[in-house]
Amino acid sequence: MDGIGRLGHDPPRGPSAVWLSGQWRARWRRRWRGCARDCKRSPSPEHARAPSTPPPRRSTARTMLNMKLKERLALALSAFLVLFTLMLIVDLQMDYGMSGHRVPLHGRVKVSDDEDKGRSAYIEFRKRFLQKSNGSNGSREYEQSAPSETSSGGEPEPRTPAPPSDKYEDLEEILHEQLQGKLEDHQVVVPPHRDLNVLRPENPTIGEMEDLEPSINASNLEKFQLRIAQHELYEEEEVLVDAVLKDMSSLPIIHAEQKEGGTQLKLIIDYPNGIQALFKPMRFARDVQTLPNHFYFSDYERHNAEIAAFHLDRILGFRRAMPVVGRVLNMTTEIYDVTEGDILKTFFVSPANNFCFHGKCSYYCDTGHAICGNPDMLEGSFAAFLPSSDLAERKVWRHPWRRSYHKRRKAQWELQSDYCDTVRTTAPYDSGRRLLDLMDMAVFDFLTGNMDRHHYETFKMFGNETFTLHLDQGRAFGKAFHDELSILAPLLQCCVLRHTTLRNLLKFHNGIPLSKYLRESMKIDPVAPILWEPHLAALDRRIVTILDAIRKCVDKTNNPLQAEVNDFV
Ligand SMILES: Nc1ncnc2c1ncn2[C@@H]1O[C@H](COP(=O)(O)OP(=O)(O)OP(=O)(O)O)[C@@H](O)[C@H]1O
Ligand SMILES: [Mn+2]
Repeated sequence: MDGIGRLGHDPPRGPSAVWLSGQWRARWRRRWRGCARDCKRSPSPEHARAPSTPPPRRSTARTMLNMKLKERLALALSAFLVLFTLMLIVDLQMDYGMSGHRVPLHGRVKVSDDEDKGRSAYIEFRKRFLQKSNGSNGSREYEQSAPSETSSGGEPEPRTPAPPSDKYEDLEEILHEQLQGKLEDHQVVVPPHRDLNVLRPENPTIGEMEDLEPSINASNLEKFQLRIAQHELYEEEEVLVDAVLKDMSSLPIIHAEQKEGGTQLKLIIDYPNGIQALFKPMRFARDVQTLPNHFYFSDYERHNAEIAAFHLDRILGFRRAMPVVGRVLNMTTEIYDVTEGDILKTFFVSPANNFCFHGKCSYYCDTGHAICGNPDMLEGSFAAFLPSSDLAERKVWRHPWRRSYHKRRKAQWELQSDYCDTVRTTAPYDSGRRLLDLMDMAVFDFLTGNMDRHHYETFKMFGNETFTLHLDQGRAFGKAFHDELSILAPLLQCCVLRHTTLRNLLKFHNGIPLSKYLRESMKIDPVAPILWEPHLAALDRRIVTILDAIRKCVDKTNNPLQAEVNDFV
């Protein structure tokens, strides 16, 4: 991931860099050479010198040496002071995100450096959404201290949340009126007949676009890939989804190979008949959470997050994530015996007599972070492979609300409270479905706690009026007791959402809870249970925060002045 490459841009260390640089270095060399001729021998014992050496020459040399020492000290001190001041300035700039490296938006969005600089929009919406709330559900950045990094004993019991005290009838009313053809121009809730994802004037599949039909002996995955459409990966009742999941979890594995690129280890798994899957290995038990001192970009990937996110994406009605299933592998026969090349050299037997390997990648691919079986059985997630680029090339987009991927620097959206105005006037966010897709993605990521949304991808053949793929959920479901409000920044700053997404959220809030749907859906997975219960409970809690955010947006548009006053007292 390119952002990570920028880590560690620390200022030069120590004064030596300046002391020996440029003209000082040349001067120093000249002086040293001169001194070497004249002074180097001066410390030699007196008796070694020719008795004829005139005393005045010795004293001149000593004076010169003294002068040079003083000069050298003065120079070192001034260089050190200059460097120290520079370091202070650089550090300050980084802390305030003023390093001048703006986050470009596909190289097209011009972000003006307005007076907003230094005033964090994030702090602003934290204030707005956390402290000002007096609704019965109380929107807040929920932070409950976890019992420990892992659960202390046994699996917590599934909990059904108490019926909601606030049913968000004001938001239900907006949906109701929109279905009757009213509130067509609502600024926050985009009605179905204005939403290209609902209208779908055209919705061709990859097969139709490429004029391809699956052959008689085509695999389920091949059929699935040809049925991927302009507006979704698969239809609501698509039977091929379960068929693909079953294939990936049961067919023999005939080849494994490390996937190039990315930061953490992944394998491309081959099954008979050309079927492929992307494998992410299990590293920890379900209840191990993100280490408190880990940034989002140094967190480990969790295989179960990929499985859970696929189910969640489907339940929310997005259908933008490829099917993912869990499976337990025999590392000897299903990886080691069917792979070749450098990865083989990374296999070893651990002191606990478990079979381990670490592969080669830029993060966590070393003996200290090896992936170990028990003793050689290894669980992992298998994501159905996307169509090859020969069949359907993808376009990679930089996410406008991408984080800085730097331990001190901030992204533009964190500094500019009107950042959305810049985005929404820039193609492809200025028309069609794209901006609404990003809002859905923010909802999806906030629910799962995924802060690692640096890029997103679309299928090129469908142009800009197509859905955004939900790829790479490996860093989701890391903190069950913390709700990361900054993930909602796109929604909080743009205040716009699809009617259909709001309808689904309200349906779960006022009806059967989302946690229950997800728990049920994931039961069919071979490595169920997929999620630690506190992560499921977090989903129901986070829905309330999203609904609160939408309510605040609506209130603000209904009464901008009032809201403004209320927001910032
Ligand atoms: N199901 C899939 N089929 C084919 N290719 C995929 C699939 N999922 C992801 N990819 C490709 O592999 C790349 C890396 O995958 P992924 O993002 O999950 O790994 P990662 O190690 O988390 O990467 P990063 O460190 O960049 O976040 C993706 O950008 C995507 O192009
Ligand atoms: Mn990733």
